[in-house]
Amino acid sequence: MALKLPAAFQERMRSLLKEEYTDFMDSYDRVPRSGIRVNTLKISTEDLLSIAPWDLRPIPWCGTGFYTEAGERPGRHPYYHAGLYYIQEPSAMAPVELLDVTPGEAVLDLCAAPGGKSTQIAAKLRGTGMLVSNDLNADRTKALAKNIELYGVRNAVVLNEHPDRIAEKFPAFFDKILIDAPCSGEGMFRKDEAMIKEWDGDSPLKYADMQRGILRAAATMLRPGGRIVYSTCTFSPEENEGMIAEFVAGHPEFRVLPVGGTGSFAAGETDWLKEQGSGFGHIPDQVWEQVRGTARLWPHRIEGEGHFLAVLQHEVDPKSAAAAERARDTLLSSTAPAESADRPKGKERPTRNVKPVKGKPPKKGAGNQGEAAPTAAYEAFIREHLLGFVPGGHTVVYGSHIYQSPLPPSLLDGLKVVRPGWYMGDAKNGRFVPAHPLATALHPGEFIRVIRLDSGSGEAVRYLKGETLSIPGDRVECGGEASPKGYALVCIDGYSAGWGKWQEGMLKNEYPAGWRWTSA
Ligand SMILES: C[S@@+](CC[C@H](N)C(=O)[O-])C[C@H]1O[C@@H](n2cnc3c(N)ncnc32)[C@H](O)[C@@H]1O
Repeated sequence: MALKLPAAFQERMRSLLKEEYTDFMDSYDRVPRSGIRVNTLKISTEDLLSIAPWDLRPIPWCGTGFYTEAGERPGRHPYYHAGLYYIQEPSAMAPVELLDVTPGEAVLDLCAAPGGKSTQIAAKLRGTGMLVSNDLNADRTKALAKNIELYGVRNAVVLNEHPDRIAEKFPAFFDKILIDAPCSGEGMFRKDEAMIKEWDGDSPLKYADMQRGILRAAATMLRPGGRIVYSTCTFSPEENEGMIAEFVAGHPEFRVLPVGGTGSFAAGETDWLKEQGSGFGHIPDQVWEQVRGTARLWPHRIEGEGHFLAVLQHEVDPKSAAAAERARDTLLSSTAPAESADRPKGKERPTRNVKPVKGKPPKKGAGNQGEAAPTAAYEAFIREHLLGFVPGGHTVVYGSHIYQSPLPPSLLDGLKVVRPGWYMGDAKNGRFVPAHPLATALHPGEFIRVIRLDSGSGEAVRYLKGETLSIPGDRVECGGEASPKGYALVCIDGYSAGWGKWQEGMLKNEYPAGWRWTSA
């Protein structure tokens, strides 16, 4: 085995896995599997399968997930830049499948960066309801915001907050909450050797402390009858079964939905903790019994890295469900303006295209019923360029930036907001300049001017590299009476990739510098 695993880790795994230990260790000699997950916000699974130039084999636990073979490089294809799929480790696709998200729900992804699972949740919401994606690490929220934008998500808010601070604003609010917890990362050793260096014998208990706090905050934000999925990419029982046992023992209103012990998912391991004297206080036998229903994805049993999953279902008490429903309606109908939605306080300057929100939030009393007054130029652009729909939600203006938010701005008051919603563009000197995320979330039938590039022609890559293209006027598809001159939605094989500005046979490239295709 080429990997140098810490002796203390090997010892723990030997005592956990017993007769399976050798098989487990052999898995370190196998190459980790890679996968892609289809972004059904932009393309159906069937359509992607019909155009993808790779051998794609289904991942058993995710209907939109596919294994890719070694040597295939889906990140180096124009389709990647059109947001048609997310490159994701196969086991990492499992938690959202168990969250059971349905359109219209309010979903919180508490530890979301860089956004693999958030984009998966967004696809399941199909542009309805709302997604709040949060991460405590300011730097990592840049990648999170970029992924939300690349994958054409219209209904997400991106926060950079401590879960306790979000909990103050959103009591009993979310239908579903994902906790993809920070963890000691033991399940990623094969894929990412850097995780090995960060591990020491104290890691499991150190992370267990963080996980405890995150779970506690999540429980207060869940609506009665809602569901929390807790996942880690580590093997240590202290961060997995122990954490769930302790949580359920202290929250009898939750029940562990049994998902382990069938198909690809092995049952939760409770004996090890019991033998070691769990360290989690008194856990009743019936709780340990439930915890057996959590799931482990073992790399020696499946094609994927090590993961743990627990589905925590809140048992409904009809009275509190009705009260929570009323409380949420009240919160959502609040239209008072945000007064102090702070910028993230990360030290690093934001990258050019993934900026924390800037400028002053709207003043009290501005606009309709206290909401931000949308600029006239923005409204005119929407009216004149979008076909067949008007973006929904609350129009939120921060400085020159205009967003459509699924939440009233007052609910974000005082939180560190990276994106209050779908970034539509900037109002500057009476003009409106559409932002890149407006383009990536549009379908060709939704914009008045469309230019189609063929992924195989070379033009698509030249566009993605930022080059100006020569495009004759008869290739500009115009809706209604529109002239070909002006902003055009540039699509690759029919899927939006960004903006261009067409004039007299030339397409001025508006693809953002920070997103460009960089290889030869
Ligand atoms: C396993 S990663 C999340 C991966 C992500 N869910 C995805 O699918 O792309 C865990 C994340 O938790 C964040 N984190 C650490 N402590 C946190 C806390 N107390 N609250 C929220 N996020 C936290 C880390 O910055 C890290 O990005």
